[in-house]
Amino acid sequence: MAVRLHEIGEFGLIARLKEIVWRTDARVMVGIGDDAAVVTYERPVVMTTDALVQGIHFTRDTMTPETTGAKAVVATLSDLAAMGAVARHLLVTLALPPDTDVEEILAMYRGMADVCETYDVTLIGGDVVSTGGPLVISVTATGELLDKPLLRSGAKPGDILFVTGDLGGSAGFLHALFADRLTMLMPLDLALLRERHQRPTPQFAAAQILAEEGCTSLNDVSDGLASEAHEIAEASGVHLVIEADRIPIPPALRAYARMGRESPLDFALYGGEDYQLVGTVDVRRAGRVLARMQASGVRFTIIGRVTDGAPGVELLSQGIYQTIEKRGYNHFEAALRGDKEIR
Ligand SMILES: Nc1ncnc2c1ncn2[C@@H]1O[C@H](COP(=O)(O)OP(=O)(O)OP(=O)(O)O)[C@@H](O)[C@H]1O
Ligand SMILES: Cc1ncc(C[n+]2csc(CCOP(=O)(O)O)c2C)c(N)n1
Ligand SMILES: [Mg+2]
Ligand SMILES: [Mg+2]
Ligand SMILES: [Mg+2]
Repeated sequence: MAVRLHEIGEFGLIARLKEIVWRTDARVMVGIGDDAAVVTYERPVVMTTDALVQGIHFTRDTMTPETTGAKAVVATLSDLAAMGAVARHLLVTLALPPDTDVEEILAMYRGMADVCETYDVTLIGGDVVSTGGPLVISVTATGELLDKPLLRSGAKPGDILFVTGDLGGSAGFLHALFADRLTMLMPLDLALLRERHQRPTPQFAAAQILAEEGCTSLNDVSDGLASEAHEIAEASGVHLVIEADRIPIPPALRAYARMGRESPLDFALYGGEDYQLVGTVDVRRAGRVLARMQASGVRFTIIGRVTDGAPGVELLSQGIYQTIEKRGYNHFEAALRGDKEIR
């Protein structure tokens, strides 16, 4: 029989959560249990927050409780990576419907604790409230800068444009699920697309190399490559050219897209939730950066270049340039359309 939240109460829950995430951390003077946490840092502190909402970012069909917890942490850590920071601590706020099964919350926390171990991050506090609406997980993270922050604003004409990992797989999984086409996929292709959606990873290894070697701009891909590239173009006041054929798209996504005559490129450009890094590097440093990425086992692909001209993004495909819009996942547009599907 499932134990419901109202049976163990707020304090009972916090005691259970504390057990799951407890770890030693010399920077933590006060962790879970007092009015606030106390930590010690030596360098500039980076702070960021992101939230996941049931029905918008995940459902029982798209995610498990464990992968939901892990992904909530990764979505936030990804922004620390995109600033060139090393991750340190987390605060997690949960808004929970009162009839939530306690075991689901514990599983979510096991997913969070796993990611914390992997990236040497400690969960030092948070808040639990009840809600009449859907479940919400908000994750706030701190990080430390070992060097300068990596901003969206320094791209300059002549730089190369790169992306880490591959793009579009997460959106491809959702599309296949919502179109009821999962069973059409080969088992290994399905496993890869599901992994991209359910278990994204923050790109700290790549970010650390970029922080050391210098990159002129950096952003993480939460809303889709088109949207994130536009953010760099606008912040830097430059024009970007993306070569369509260079965009790294997983073969599993190509296979899926062929079945329904979908464009694999559209998933990469407008899908989102890849949590890869997109940015620019001075062309003279590109070779060295690429070599270091390869030596560290990070997939690093040059997908285009920075030119002068009005801020914007163009796609070069089969010799033809076309302007691409700043389109991607947009919360309020999606809500207005009452989306259950993604584009
Ligand atoms: N409610 C808010 N109050 C103040 N600042 C905000 C708020 N929401 C977002 N911001 C700020 O706006 C900027 C852009 O935030 P945004 O959430 O779009 O970036 P992101 O986290 O990279 O994208 P995503 O949320 O898609 O992962 C950040 O500096 C962020 O701190
Ligand atoms: C059930 C379900 N429907 C749709 C999506 C797609 N989705 C939701 S939010 C988002 C962008 C990133 O969010 P944010 O901008 O808040 O970081 C995307 C691509 C999903 N993951 N689950
Ligand atoms: Mg955000
Ligand atoms: Mg971001
Ligand atoms: Mg974010």
